Amino acid sequence: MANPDLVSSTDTILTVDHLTMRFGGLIAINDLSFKARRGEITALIGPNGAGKTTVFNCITGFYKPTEGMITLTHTDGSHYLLERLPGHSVSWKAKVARTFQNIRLFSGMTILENLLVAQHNRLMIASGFTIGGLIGLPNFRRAEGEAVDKAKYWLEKVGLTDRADDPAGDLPYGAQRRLEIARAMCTGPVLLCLDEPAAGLNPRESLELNELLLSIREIDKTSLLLIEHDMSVVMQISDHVVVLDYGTKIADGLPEAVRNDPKVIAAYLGVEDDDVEKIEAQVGL
Ligand SMILES: Nc1ncnc2c1ncn2[C@@H]1O[C@H](COP(=O)(O)OP(=O)(O)OP(=O)(O)O)[C@@H](O)[C@H]1O
Repeated sequence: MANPDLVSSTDTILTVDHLTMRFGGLIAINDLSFKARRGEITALIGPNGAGKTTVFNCITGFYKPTEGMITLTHTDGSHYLLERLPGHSVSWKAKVARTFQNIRLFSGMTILENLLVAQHNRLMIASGFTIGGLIGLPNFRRAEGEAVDKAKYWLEKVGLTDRADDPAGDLPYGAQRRLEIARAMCTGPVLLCLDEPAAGLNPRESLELNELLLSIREIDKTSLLLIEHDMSVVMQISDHVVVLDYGTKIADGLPEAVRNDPKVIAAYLGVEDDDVEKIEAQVGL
């Protein structure tokens, strides 16, 4: 895998440039810069409170950063300055989708409805924002058929075809997580941002998640940005890891290099850099 420092701009899908986010006197993100490459899984890791979700909230339009730029680049070369876009345009125009730390499905709707509602924008356009949908305009019928096909594809991919008509809220936790990813993918993103997708999963579900995310990268050609505490997920599937501590980037590189970086170990163990060797010896690393 190439060194992230040598990434050329055409390979870069997301550029975070000198991003700072303050909440009153608290600096949640401090002058953060990193790049995520197209076609890769980039993991954003760090101890609790390091600022990871705040980075996601800035990327996806939930927060307007205090300073800095976030640029998304499509394959045709068009750029989107995400910090300037309203939240809905981040998804609709720039094609960035996300999931949340706490699952946010429409739990009273069926699983299929959750996947169709994610494609609402395209259907509204096909209806001409009129009653065209009700009277069955050809454009709308075609868009509707495509939406159902896409929903079927994702149902199959996340193993929920048999449960398509069940309320989403009835699914076990791990299946709800997969459905949330499927729903985000139904919006047709170029970049999928996942906030702790492995949280609460058992080891088998965690393995299935790894396979799903690798397949989204390989088959669906979608780049991923991942916040994750589960190091088995991070180390097995990430191409590139960025580490935050107290809002500041402390490491950025290949998973193996990051894992062995004393600064990263110190941040996770909550000790000074100089004490890492001593602590490692104590715990038998
Ligand atoms: N809306 C907000 N108002 C005030 N402070 C906030 C807000 N959002 C986040 N913070 C603070 O910013 C810091 C970073 O929080 P953030 O949730 O981004 O960390 P995190 O790395 O995602 O943590 P975790 O791994 O526990 O989810 C924390 O000190 C948090 O309390």
